[in-house]
Amino acid sequence: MTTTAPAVSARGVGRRLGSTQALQDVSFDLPTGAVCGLLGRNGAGKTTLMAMVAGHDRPDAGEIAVHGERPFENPAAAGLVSMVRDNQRYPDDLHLAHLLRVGPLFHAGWDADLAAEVVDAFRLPSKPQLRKLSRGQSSAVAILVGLASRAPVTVLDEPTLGLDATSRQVFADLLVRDLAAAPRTVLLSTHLVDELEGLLDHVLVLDGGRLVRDAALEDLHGSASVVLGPADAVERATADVAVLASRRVGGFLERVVEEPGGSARAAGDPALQVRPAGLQELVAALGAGDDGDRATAARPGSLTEVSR
Ligand SMILES: Nc1ncnc2c1ncn2[C@@H]1O[C@H](COP(=O)(O)OP(=O)(O)OP(=O)(O)O)[C@@H](O)[C@H]1O
Repeated sequence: MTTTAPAVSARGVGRRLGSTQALQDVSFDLPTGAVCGLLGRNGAGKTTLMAMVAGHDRPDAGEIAVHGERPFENPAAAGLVSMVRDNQRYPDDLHLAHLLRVGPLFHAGWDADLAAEVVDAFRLPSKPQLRKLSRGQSSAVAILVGLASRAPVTVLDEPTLGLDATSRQVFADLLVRDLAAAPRTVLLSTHLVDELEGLLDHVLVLDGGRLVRDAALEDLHGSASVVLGPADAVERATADVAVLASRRVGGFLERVVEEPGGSARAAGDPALQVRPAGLQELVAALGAGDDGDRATAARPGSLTEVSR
């Protein structure tokens, strides 16, 4: 359940890292209680933004607030956010048992029973030092800390990175069940958009450091369409609508357009296929831009299908 008071607010946030403008003029209000997917291509700025929400870093332009508190170097915000970074480095001799013991010292809401359950569910081994865990096991540790800390805002940076299919399902089940038991706000980044879409209430999409979508998931559904067919017919049919991305194979063209029905002209042309764009397609289109009709390898069920 979400409420109108924002859990996270960003106003004109910018961050330069070396020669890269990692974030630029990012503004949004994340509803309290929402599970928000932070989506976008590699290098879009997701980790940079999450690090600032968690107070690991601060913006060099604009402001960010978590439940009204500035997260960076602010003791009042310390218990509000939990985040384990994707590239978290642990001390050489730190074991899982140590982590389970220190968890409550850092997180007032730490749930030791839940932590033990997460250890079992992911079959996390107790023996090796944390730094020796596999990629997937390290993701499971980040999920463990994220869930067991029960912080009002939980930030999960690619939580399913390296997890096998069973473990990804374990993660989804744990998250849904635990949010029902203890509602809170979750900001999670992922490239597995289709697989995790069912968890999301809200979506933020970054591209090149800029926020290109900020919407409730239900408002995104059906907001864009895919128009597919002979290139000249697709070009005619989409001449008057916003084109997010184009892919061309031979004489065929597939366009993702920002129109629910693909445009009135497309709907009336029997040579064209028109269907709603899925979230993954929409995110990919937002990251692709319409920089020319790029020739591309065809994938099943799309351009190859109509060219037969
Ligand atoms: N310490 C740094 N110094 C210089 N540039 C950096 C630094 N950290 C990140 N960047 C750059 O900032 C941009 C945003 O990086 P970020 O890690 O936030 O992207 P991301 O969306 O999380 O990517 P991915 O999906 O690949 O994890 C990238 O171009 C990255 O190369």
